[in-house]
Amino acid sequence: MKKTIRAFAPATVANVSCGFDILGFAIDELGDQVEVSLSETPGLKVIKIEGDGGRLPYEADKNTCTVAIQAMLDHLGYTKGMDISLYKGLPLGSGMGSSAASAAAALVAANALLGYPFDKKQLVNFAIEAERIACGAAHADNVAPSLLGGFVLIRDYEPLDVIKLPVPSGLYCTLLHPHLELNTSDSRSVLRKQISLKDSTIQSGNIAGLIAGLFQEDFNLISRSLKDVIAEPTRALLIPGFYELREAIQTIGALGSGISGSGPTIFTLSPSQAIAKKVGSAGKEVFKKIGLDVDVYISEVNDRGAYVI
Ligand SMILES: Nc1ncnc2c1ncn2[C@@H]1O[C@H](COP(=O)(O)OP(=O)(O)O)[C@@H](O)[C@H]1O
Ligand SMILES: N[C@@H](CCOP(=O)(O)O)C(=O)O
Repeated sequence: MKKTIRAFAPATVANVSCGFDILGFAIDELGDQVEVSLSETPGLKVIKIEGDGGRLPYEADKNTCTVAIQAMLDHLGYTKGMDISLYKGLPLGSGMGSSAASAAAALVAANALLGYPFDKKQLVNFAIEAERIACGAAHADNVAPSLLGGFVLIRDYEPLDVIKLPVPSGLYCTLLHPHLELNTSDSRSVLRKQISLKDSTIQSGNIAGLIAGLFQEDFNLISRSLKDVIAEPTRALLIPGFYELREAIQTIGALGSGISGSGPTIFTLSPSQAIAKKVGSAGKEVFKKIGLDVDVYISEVNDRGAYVI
């Protein structure tokens, strides 16, 4: 009998303003599903992709599902074959960790199929290889929260040091996804290669403040810390409506907003569901005025991460 395992992995918000490449959190419900089964034929084969409009690669060395599983199998020295089916729930180039969700779901399914040789934290090592082929940089701030759930800090990359952080209760996120596509590799190419000592000090203060705010469940401190002087100043120029949205929600009571990953999705954190919904309505108006369709998602922080269905 052919054993098949299916897994789900959620969308993620990477960077969270001040944590460029080192912080991310997971979202409820939105995500990708991947089915993996053992095959008699050696090698990894993508046999089906649904929900991508025919745009994603079937080649095993290009799809993030297979690249991630291959990295895991290489580590194990396992040479048998697997067939992979991908059910895309996430839009491409949206800033919601689409390439990462595929890799995370694929790894969780394949790991279960092999009898759990790794825990989810170890799987991050394989998942970043998929991000390397997706955008040219092996960043972990989407794959780690997609696998583990919650807020996740990447304290270091060499070796990877991944730390799960607490999620304050009552925290809600609003995602506004304008119908534009931004490739992560393109949004990385606009980044300044050097930052000033002053900006480094400001960014360090804010990331430390944000993490302290999560531990202390201090919404005011979280709000003061949601600032990005490194990526946002150049990337925001690629996102129509970014500053207009910030202005429109100033008096609603949200904690702060920023670019989700490399954009164009904009995330806002709020201290209640009611405020998160108001942000969604205000955002719809902003994008209507500039003539862009927008999808709105409201979610608590997903503390579970990827799982076998
Ligand atoms: N399973 C996959 N899901 C999404 N993108 C994939 C996948 N496999 C390969 N890719 C490639 O990764 C690139 C998209 O990655 P990226 O720009 O990081 O998007 P996102 O921000 O949505 O994760 C595209 O070139 C796409 O073809
Ligand atoms: N830290 C990365 C995050 C990219 O996120 P994505 O969801 O846009 O792929 C970056 O800022 O480049």
